[in-house]
Amino acid sequence: MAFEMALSLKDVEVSRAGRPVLAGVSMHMAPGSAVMVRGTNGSGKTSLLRAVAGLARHEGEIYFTRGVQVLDPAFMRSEEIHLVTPDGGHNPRLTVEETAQFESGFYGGDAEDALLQLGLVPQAEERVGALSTGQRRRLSLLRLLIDKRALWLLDEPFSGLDEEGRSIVRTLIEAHRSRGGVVLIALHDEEDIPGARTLRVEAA
Ligand SMILES: Nc1ncnc2c1ncn2[C@@H]1O[C@H](COP(=O)(O)OP(=O)(O)OP(=O)(O)O)[C@@H](O)[C@H]1O
Repeated sequence: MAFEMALSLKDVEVSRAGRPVLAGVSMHMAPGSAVMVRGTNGSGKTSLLRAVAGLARHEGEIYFTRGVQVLDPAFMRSEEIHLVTPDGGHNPRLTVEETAQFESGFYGGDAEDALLQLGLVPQAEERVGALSTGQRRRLSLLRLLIDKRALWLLDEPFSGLDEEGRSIVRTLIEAHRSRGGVVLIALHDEEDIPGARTLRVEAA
């Protein structure tokens, strides 16, 4: 399966709690492209990802296309976008295995294979609340593996990960791009995604 969706932003301004936090963002992301959103703490990287996901108010245009067809943003946000945040948002009382089964029940996909790819098989019986930061971070990537969506919004995907974990993230991004997927990544300056463009944001 190859994705063909593209993402475009035109003069986007994002607000949090009624206050503009960044402004004047324009870019186009073709199928298979990746962009690293860089900027200082509080410059609006997370806010931009949330605006694309429909979770933060914005002015200007955020639109999704397939060729010349403009796609319904509500459809894209419910069916074709994954927003992955550092905490993952999982139930701390479930085990890793139960979490994987729950997510694959919801999204479909092969939970066992996903745990294997994330290196989480040894933790399968552990409760999410008892995982280390890096293990929880790996678990947050689960939905990328079990539900193939066109557009990934990754908020600091390397935070808390060891070198093996970072390598898993890079491999997932590369594989997604080779399927035509689009990846928008909030990232700090010391981290890098080979072949990705940079979008630098500044607080409004
Ligand atoms: N839930 C919120 N309610 C109100 N203001 C918020 C909220 N979340 C973020 N902000 C404000 O929006 C601005 C941008 O925050 P954001 O989290 O997008 O920055 P960031 O670039 O991702 O920062 P960091 O590098 O620290 O993660 C900050 O001034 C912050 O105080």
